[in-house]
Amino acid sequence: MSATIIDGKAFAAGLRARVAEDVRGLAERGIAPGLAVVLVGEDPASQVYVRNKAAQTVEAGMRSFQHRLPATTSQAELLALVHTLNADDAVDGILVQLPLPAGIDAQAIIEAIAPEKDVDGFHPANVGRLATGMPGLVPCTPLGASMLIDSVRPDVAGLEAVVIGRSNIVGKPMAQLLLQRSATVTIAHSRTRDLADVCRRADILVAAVGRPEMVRGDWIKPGAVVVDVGINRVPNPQAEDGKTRLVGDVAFDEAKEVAGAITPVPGGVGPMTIACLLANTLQAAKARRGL
Ligand SMILES: Nc1nc2c(c(=O)[nH]1)N[C@@H](CN(C=O)c1ccc(C(=O)N[C@@H](CCC(=O)O)C(=O)O)cc1)CN2
Repeated sequence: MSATIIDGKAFAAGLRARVAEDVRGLAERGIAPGLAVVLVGEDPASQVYVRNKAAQTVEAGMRSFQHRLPATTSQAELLALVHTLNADDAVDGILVQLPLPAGIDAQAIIEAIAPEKDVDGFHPANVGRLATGMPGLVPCTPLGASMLIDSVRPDVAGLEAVVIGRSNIVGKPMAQLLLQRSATVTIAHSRTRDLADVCRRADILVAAVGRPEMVRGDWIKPGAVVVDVGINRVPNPQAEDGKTRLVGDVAFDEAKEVAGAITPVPGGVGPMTIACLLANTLQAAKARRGL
């Protein structure tokens, strides 16, 4: 039997519409949430993401502030910009696009962002809030992934969840979100022994490793919810012009024959990242005003 395909693109559109509606309500009270996005360097994928973030911010009725800096920007210059944005009352959310060029310590930049404006949810204060179950800003990709899981399996209490990947951006916060919902959570990674066997016991399987199609169909428990966070560009043998295609960390065609529900790539978790960024910016704007 073929799995339910979870339509992240449609879900993200719905979330953006709900954010826009809330933003209209704030506008009536003279409030315009603002999001500042900082891009350092010319990474082609990052340029696309930043452009999409700005466009969707404006579409939702919020103010967008873009800062594009050359790859030669020093850490001190970037820190100075972050401090300026922290102090700018028109800015409710600050996001520094990752990855940063070599030579800039990303963690130092993240820690410089005021926690109440940290719409990426990467600041240690927000990481701690998530870990301790306090309200705070939650990283966008795992937040979006958890909404997609909720849409097909609203109650995960007592279920086995396996998260492959232990990054601060996806794997660890994803595990926290599942734990908060009382799933039994395993974080697997490159040193995990018998990874396929570990995955086979998962009712909820989240793949966030960055290795194209690593998770095979026979790693999946029949009926499991499979969430693919990977975005990998691979050569497209069908294209004559050397163009690439996007694949996830899961071998989709095999997995969809076994899973109960699965997110595709593209069109699954990816679009949720920016929709959740808008939701976080709205949340930050309200919280800063005590609303
Ligand atoms: N500061 C941050 N940097 C990065 C983050 C982040 O959350 N905060 N995440 C990623 C990139 N990212 C947003 O920044 C992002 C990735 C993917 C998508 C998306 O919509 N993907 C589409 C496919 C797009 C394509 O064709 O390339 C999909 O999966 O359908 C949006 C945002 C790293 N950096």
